[in-house]
Amino acid sequence: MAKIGFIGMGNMGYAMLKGVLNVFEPSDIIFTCPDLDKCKRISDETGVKYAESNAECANNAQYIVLAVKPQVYSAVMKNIVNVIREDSVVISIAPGITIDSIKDNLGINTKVVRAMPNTPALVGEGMTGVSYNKDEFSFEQRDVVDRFFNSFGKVVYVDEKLMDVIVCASGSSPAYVYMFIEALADSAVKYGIKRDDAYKLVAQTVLGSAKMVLETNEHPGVLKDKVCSPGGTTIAGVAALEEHNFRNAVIKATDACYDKCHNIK
Ligand SMILES: NC(=O)c1ccc[n+]([C@@H]2O[C@H](COP(=O)([O-])OP(=O)(O)OC[C@H]3O[C@@H](n4cnc5c(N)ncnc54)[C@H](O)[C@@H]3O)[C@@H](O)[C@H]2O)c1
Ligand code: PRO
Repeated sequence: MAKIGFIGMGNMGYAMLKGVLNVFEPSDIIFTCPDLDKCKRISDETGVKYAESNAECANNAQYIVLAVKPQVYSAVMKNIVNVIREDSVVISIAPGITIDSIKDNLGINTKVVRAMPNTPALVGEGMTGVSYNKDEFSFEQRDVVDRFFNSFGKVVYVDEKLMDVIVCASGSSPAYVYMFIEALADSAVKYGIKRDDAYKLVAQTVLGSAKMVLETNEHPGVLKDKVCSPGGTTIAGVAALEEHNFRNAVIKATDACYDKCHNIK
């Protein structure tokens, strides 16, 4: 039996699959999605077998990853409820879907991990918030869950009540970072830099700045101050960002994202 079964093979399912393959053998994994041509393509590319239905996938895996949109959760849970076993572990990555609501559908004793990964998992630089009731899990199950998420990036374990904040901080925020990169690159193009060079300049700057925060342990404000020469170019740009409410715009984005976690239709 495969250890890990992915139900859904879209942006997030595929990103996780690529990471997981660094740690688990293709024979330890199975996946499915409704598009069987896509299943075949991904199977040919990765060597991972696919199942032709959600029930077949869940029946052939111990760790069942629900990588589908919240809107189809109810249907998918109906598909798999009869093949959930005592040793099954369900890993859910949807915003707004609680551990209790999954247990309500799949059985009160079902072991459920709630997680919020992000798409940089595709390049092994993901960030995932994970929550589950450790008392319900064996040592081996905890170890597999840990290896699973660590295979595509970094992990923080949080109380379930904070999962909506994780959606805002790292699940959705790559989109804002890409918007920032696109905007900064556009402005470089405006002043004559070639488009390809612009993305390289800006993306490497975002990568390097992120590494500075992670590796120097200095406060982001201190790192910012070290870029700002008195009377210089950077503080002029910082003042313009403040004038246009840059920080407040980001906080408002989080407010909208947080609200949406409680109102997904
Ligand atoms: N994309 C992200 O950045 C991201 C980050 C964290 C969490 N998530 C969550 O991950 C989940 C998947 O998101 P995504 O971006 O990969 O979506 P997606 O639309 O790219 O992929 C969804 C996959 O589910 C499949 N699917 C649809 N209906 C199905 C069904 N009835 N049974 C089985 N498979 C079905 C689709 O064919 C597709 O392969 C969502 O709950 C999303 O909120 C996404
Ligand atoms: N993408 C999913 C969404 O937009 C969840 C976090 C990232 O709903």
